[in-house]
Amino acid sequence: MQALVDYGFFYVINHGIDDALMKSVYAESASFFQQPMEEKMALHKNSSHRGYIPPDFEGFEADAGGKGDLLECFHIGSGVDGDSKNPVNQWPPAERFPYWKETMKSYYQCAMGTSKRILSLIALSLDLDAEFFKPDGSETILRPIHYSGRAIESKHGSDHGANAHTDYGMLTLLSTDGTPGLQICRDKDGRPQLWEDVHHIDGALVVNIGDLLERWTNNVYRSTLHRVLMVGKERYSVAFFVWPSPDMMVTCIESCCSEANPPRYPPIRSDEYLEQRLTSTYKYK
Ligand SMILES: O=C(O)CCC(=O)C(=O)O
Ligand SMILES: [Fe+2]
Repeated sequence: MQALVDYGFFYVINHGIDDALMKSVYAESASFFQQPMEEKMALHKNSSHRGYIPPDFEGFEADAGGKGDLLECFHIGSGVDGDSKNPVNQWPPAERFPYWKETMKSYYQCAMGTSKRILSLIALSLDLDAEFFKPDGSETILRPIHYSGRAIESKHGSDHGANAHTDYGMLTLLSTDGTPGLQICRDKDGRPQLWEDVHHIDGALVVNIGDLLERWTNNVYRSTLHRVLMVGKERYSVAFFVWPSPDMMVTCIESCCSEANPPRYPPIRSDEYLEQRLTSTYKYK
């Protein structure tokens, strides 16, 4: 667990996600992103943040000037479509994408199982019950990503595939196609900022802590700044952002505070926290 204190990033092998499923997710993802822009924009992100997000859309780093990212991606949640308890997903037309929905749903389920196992180890490392972190489908998002590898004229002054950011939630599971570009910065306040490449390990997932878990652990486990450079090569990745249930109270974990090291943050409900972060990320237009 030292990696969580030092880096907030680690590799996981034997993660239980089948290689064939992984390949199908990449194949579906590529066939979606290869479409003309009008087709993709027909599924533009809705008010529940599900659907297609084009390159250079105002996103990460709103606090640092609102640069968009040059990546394009697609947000998929869980739940029965149209169920009022679960925001509504958007799906590419089944006539042209007969396997998309089934493939993405299988990956979502598998990645959720893997996340549960990793989170129970993290819970044990914090002297908590193994079931303490309850990853939940309400806010957890599967996000296939595509970096075109071509120069894109940015309206928002963006020069990176993904600008420097930390992930918001509890945990992120990341798979990439092996194309370089991902970098982390261990000390976000250090000047100059030092960026280290995250090397690809075939078949391994890259797992990182998000801001919610950093807050929960009173900054003991780190949510590390990372970015993706445009390396002039097309790149695909698949991120899975894991959240607890919306009504979960995020209150400093006992083993992470003491009289000498009091809680740095007041308790907050998970959904309130997410709302705050989304409001500062996407300017609703
Ligand atoms: O594509 C990648 O390698 C990283 C993407 C990422 O950091 C994110 O989606 O939050
Ligand atoms: Fe990220």
